[in-house]
Amino acid sequence: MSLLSLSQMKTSIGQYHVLHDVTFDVPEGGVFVLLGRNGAGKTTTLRSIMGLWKPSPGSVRFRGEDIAGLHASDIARKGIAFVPENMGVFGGLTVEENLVLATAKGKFDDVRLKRIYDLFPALEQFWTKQAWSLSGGQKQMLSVARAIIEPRELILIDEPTKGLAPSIIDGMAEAFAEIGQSTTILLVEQNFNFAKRLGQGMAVIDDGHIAHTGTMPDFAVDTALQEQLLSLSS
Ligand SMILES: Nc1ncnc2c1ncn2[C@@H]1O[C@H](COP(=O)(O)OP(=O)(O)OP(=O)(O)O)[C@@H](O)[C@H]1O
Repeated sequence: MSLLSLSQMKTSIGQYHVLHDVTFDVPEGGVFVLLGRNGAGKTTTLRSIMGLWKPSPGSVRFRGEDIAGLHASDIARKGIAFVPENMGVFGGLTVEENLVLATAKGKFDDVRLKRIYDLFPALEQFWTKQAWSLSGGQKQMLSVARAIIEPRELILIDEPTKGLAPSIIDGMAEAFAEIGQSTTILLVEQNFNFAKRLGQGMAVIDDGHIAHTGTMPDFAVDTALQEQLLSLSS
C-alpha cells in the first residue's frame, strides 16, 4: 500500500478551479518529487493534502485512511508536516523558541535534537539568535528542523531551494537524502538539478492535471519529455 494516495483530487480557490485531477501515489520512504511549471498547481496540491485548502471531490488517502476534508491540525496529528515556501519561521523568536513551538509538549527529545544539530550545525551555532537575523539558507534549515523535531511519517516541502546559493543547496540535498532514510518526503521543486539528485518516484503537474508519473532516473534522461512538460532545454 502507498503511504499517500491521491485520487482525482480537485481543488477550487474561490471561483477558480485550480486542481482538476490530481492522481498519484507516494510510496513509503525516500523522496518523491512533484515538478511543474510556474502556476501549475504544485503548492495548491501540498496545501490540499495538508487540509489548508479543502479538496472536493476526490480522495486523499494516508495509510489507507481518507483524510480529505479533515482540519489541518488533525492531519498534522496523523504524522504529516508541511514546510511552506515562505518557510513559516517566527522572525522575532530565537532558533530555540521556534523549535520549542513546533514540539507537541514544549520540550525536546534529546536524540531528535542531536540529529537536527548533526544535519544543520548552523542551528546549534545560532541557537539563541532571533530567526530574522539568520541567512535565507539557515531559515530554511530551521523550517525543515521544525518539521522533524517530532516524529513524522510524511513531510511536504515546498520549493526549499528558492533563492539559495549553490553551496547551501548542496548541503540541503545531503540533509534531505538523510531525512528520507527514515521519513517520506514529498518535495515540490522548480530546481530540476536539485530534484533529480534526490527523487526516486516523481510526477509532473501541468495546469492542475497530473501529466506524467514515473521514476526520476527515467525522467532525468528523457530530455524531450522534460522540454515538453517543464519547458527545460538541456
Ligand atoms: N489564493 C489564491 N487565489 C486565487 N488563485 C490562486 C490562489 N493561489 C493560487 N492560485 C492560482 O492557482 C494556480 C496554481 O497556483 P500554485 O501556487 O499551486 O502553483 P505552483 O505550481 O505552486 O506555482 P509556483 O511554482 O509559481 O509557486 C495559479 O494559477 C495561481 O494563480
